Amino acid sequence: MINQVINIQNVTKSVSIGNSKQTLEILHDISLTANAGEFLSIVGPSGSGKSTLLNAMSGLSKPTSGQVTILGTNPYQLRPAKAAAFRRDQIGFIFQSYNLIPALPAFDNIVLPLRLAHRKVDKEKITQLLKQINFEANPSNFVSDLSGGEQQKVAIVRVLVANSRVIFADEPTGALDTVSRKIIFDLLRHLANQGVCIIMVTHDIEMAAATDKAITLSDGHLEKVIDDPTAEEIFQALNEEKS
Ligand SMILES: Nc1ncnc2c1ncn2[C@@H]1O[C@H](COP(=O)(O)OP(=O)(O)OP(=O)(O)O)[C@@H](O)[C@H]1O
Repeated sequence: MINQVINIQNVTKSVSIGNSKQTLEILHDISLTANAGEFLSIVGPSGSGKSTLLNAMSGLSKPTSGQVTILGTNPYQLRPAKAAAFRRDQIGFIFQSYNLIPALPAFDNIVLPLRLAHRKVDKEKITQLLKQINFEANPSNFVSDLSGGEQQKVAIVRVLVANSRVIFADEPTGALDTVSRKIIFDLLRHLANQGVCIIMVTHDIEMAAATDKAITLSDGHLEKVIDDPTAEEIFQALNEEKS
């Protein structure tokens, strides 16, 4: 049975320009679906709308029109407290420093969603994951004292221990060195193989080629959906869009 996790239909997003009543549409009529166990990548030139799409489809920023369904729920129809609990319990976000609390130690940031959900904290597992992804700072250091790359690792471990059914990642390895990048990609790949649905924005064509489906965006339009992509196919699709 196909287990659909994400379904977005005819999503558009407009933003207002300056103080005027004028608006600018930055996402145009985007529809796509993703299933349990699928690892999707969203690629496209800078400014093509990747982060805007990820925010709209993950329940963080309501589209101007269109439907968003995550695990059968429209997150924008939930009351704020329910929406927060839905995000906390079902969805993992790996956005650099997204929702990290600077004035709390790294370890406390990682376990905060578990504590809020009254779930067990496996300290040993967290220590092991931090080691596995080469987290070199002290987990008792405040997040505000960590580098961007270390903050990104905190956000990643927080998601890895949360058992989310869907993970949205915006350039999850952008601030990291090559070795850490590979380790983290492999961890995400492993989660997808276990049934988690992963949607990742990336500029890294090689990494996108190792996902199950690459989606190319150009000027806010969904251009291509490439199943089992190769780096050449993605590269070609991105260059076709330029010409
Ligand atoms: N709130 C906003 N107001 C005005 N323009 C915006 C707003 N948010 C995004 N944009 C514009 O919409 C376009 C898409 O932005 P977005 O950040 O989604 O692109 P991106 O593909 O993620 O870019 P990058 O790869 O550089 O992160 C850009 O031209 C951006 O300037």
